[in-house]
Amino acid sequence: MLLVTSAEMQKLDTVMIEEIGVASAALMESVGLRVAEVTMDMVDGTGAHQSMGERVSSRSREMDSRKMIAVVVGKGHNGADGLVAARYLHVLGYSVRVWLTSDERDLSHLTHIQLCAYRNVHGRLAEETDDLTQADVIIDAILGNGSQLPVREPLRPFLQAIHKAHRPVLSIDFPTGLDPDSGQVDVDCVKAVRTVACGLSKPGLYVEPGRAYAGQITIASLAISYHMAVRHGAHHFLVTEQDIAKRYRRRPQDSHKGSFGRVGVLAGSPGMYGAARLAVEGAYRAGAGLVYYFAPEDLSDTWVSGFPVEAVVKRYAGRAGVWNVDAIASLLALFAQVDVGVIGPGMGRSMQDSPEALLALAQLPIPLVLDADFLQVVAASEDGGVTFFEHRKHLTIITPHPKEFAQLIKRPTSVVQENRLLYAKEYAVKTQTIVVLKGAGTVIATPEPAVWINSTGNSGLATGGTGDVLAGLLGGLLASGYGAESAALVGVYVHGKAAELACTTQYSQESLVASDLFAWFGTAFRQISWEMDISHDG
Ligand SMILES: NC(=O)C1=CN([C@@H]2O[C@H](COP(=O)(O)OP(=O)(O)OC[C@H]3O[C@@H](n4cnc5c(N)ncnc54)[C@H](OP(=O)(O)O)[C@@H]3O)[C@@H](O)[C@H]2O)[C@@H](O)CC1
Ligand SMILES: Nc1ncnc2c1ncn2[C@@H]1O[C@H](COP(=O)(O)OP(=O)(O)O)[C@@H](O)[C@H]1O
Ligand SMILES: [K+]
Repeated sequence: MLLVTSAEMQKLDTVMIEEIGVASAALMESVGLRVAEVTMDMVDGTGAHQSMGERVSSRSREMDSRKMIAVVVGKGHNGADGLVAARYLHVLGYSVRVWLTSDERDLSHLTHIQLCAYRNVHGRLAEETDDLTQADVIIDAILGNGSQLPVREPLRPFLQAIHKAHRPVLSIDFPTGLDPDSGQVDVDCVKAVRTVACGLSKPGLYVEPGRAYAGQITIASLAISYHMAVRHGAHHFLVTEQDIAKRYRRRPQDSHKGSFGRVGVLAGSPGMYGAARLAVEGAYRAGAGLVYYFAPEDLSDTWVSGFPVEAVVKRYAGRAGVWNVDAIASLLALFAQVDVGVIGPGMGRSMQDSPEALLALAQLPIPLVLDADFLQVVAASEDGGVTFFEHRKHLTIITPHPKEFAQLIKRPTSVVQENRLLYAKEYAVKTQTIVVLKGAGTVIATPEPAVWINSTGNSGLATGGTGDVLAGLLGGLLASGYGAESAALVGVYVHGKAAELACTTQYSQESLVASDLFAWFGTAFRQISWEMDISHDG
C-alpha cells in the first residue's frame, strides 16, 4: 500500500487543486465527512454511519442520544477538516463543542470559512463550563501536514488536556505531535484510537513509536491515483498481504530439485554452529532445491550430525576462523557450485584480519545475503565497507539489526532508530544493495529507491537466532526464483507471519524460540497462496 511523506502530500494537494481542478473546500468536505462517519461508528457502533442520510431527515427522533463530541481545532486546514466534521455531527443531532486553540482572527482563510459555516448551522463553541472529560469522542484537528515539531505554545496545554481527559480520540490525518515521515513523537503527542488519514496514509503511522499513537487507521480517499502519487515522488509502501500474494511464486508441477536452486551457507564458528543450522534449515523451508553447508575441515562430526539431515555438508580446506590463501581458494571453488550465498550468521569476526578474504567474497558472481558478524566485519574494514560494496557487482541483500546497521553507517544506534526509513534508504542507494533493517516494523529499502515497512511479526521474534532463520529464508527464496525485492519482502513477511501464527496457537510471545518458526512457515506460505487465488479469482 502506497504511503506519502509530508512534502509529497503537500505537492499532491496542490496538484489536486491546481491541475485536477478540485477545490480545496471540496477536499476538506470529503475528509470532514469521512471523519464524521468514523466518529458515528465510534459512538454508535460499527456501521452507524450508513444511516447518516436517514438520520438527518428524522433528526428529532435521534436527538435524544445526545452523545457529546469535542472537536479541538487548530488554525490551519487540519482544523478546517475538524470543523466540517463538527458541522455534520451537529446537524445529525450530536452534542458538539468546538475548542479553538488560537484566536479566531488567526485562523487561516479556509478554516475561518468553515467556522462560519459551522456557526451558520448554530454549532456551538466550548464554554467555561464545558469539559473534555464529558466527551464521548475527542476529535484532534489541531495540527496536520503543516506541522513542524516540536509542538509550540499555545498548543501544549490543549494536548495535555486531551491526555488528562482519558477519552477516545480520533486524529485527523495523524495525531498532533507525530512526525508523519519518521514516526517520531513529541512528549505530549496525542494518543489516538482511530486516525483518519487524508488522501493517502503516511509512513510515520506504521513505524515505532508512531504506530502506537495512531490506533486503527482509515484512509479518507481524495481520489489521488497511485500513478499520480508515484509520478510526484511517492516511494514508501506498507507491506500488505495482497502485496505479498502478488509476488508469490507457485511451484510448477513438473519441477525437480534443480528447479529451485542451490544455496551455499557460510556461517557458524566454535560455539555458534547453531546459527548455521538455523540458516540452513531456513533456506530449505523457503523452498531451496539443495542447501550446502560450507564447513571448516576441523568441524567435529558431532556438530555436523546436528545439522538438518537434508543439509549437504561440504568441507573447505581450512580450519575454523583461519582465512589463508588456501582456505579462500577452496571456498571460492565451493561457492562456484551454488546459485546463492548466505554469509554471516554466527560466523565470528576473524575475517576482520583478512581483507583478502573479504574482497574475494565481495567479488562472488552470485546473489548474496549478508548478515550478522559478516556485516560487522565489513563495517570494521578500513573504509567502512565502501571498497567492499564497490567490488560487489551482483545482487546483494544485507540484513543488519539496528546495532549492526549503526556500525555500517557510523552513527549511534539511537540515531538510526529515530529515522530508520531514511537511513535504510540512503544506504541502499549508496551501496546499491537491498537493505533489510530488522526490528519491530522491519524496513526494506531498495536502490530504486523504494522503502517498504513490514506489517507482520511480534516480540516473540526478539530471541536469539530468529535473524539467522531469516537470512536462510531469504537465500532460499532467491535460489528458488524470487527476484531480489520480492525475496526480501516475501521472506520478511513470512518470517513475521510465522511468529504470529505460532503465538496464536501453540506458543506465546514469551515462549517462542527461533527453531519453533520452522513449523509455521508452511501455514504462512499457504495463506499467501490462498490470498493469491482469491485475488486472481476476484
Ligand atoms: N491543502 C488542502 O487543501 C487540504 C488539506 N487538508 C488538511 O489540511 C492539513 C494541512 O493543513 P495546513 O497546511 O494548513 O497545516 P496544519 O497542520 O493544519 O496547520 C499549520 C499551522 O499550524 C501552525 N503550526 C505548525 N507547527 C506548529 C507547532 N509545532 N506548534 C504550533 N503551531 C504550529 C503553523 O503556524 P505558523 O508556524 O504558520 O505560525 C500553521 O499555521 C492536512 O493535514 C489535512 O488535514 C485536507 O483537508 C485535504 C485538502
Ligand atoms: N519486537 C519485535 N517485533 C517484530 N519483530 C522483531 C521484534 N524483535 C525482533 N524482531 C525480528 O527478529 C529478528 C531478530 O534478528 P537478529 O537481531 O539478527 O537476531 P539473531 O542475531 O539472534 O538471529 C529480526 O528479523 C527482527 O526483525
Ligand atoms: K491532527
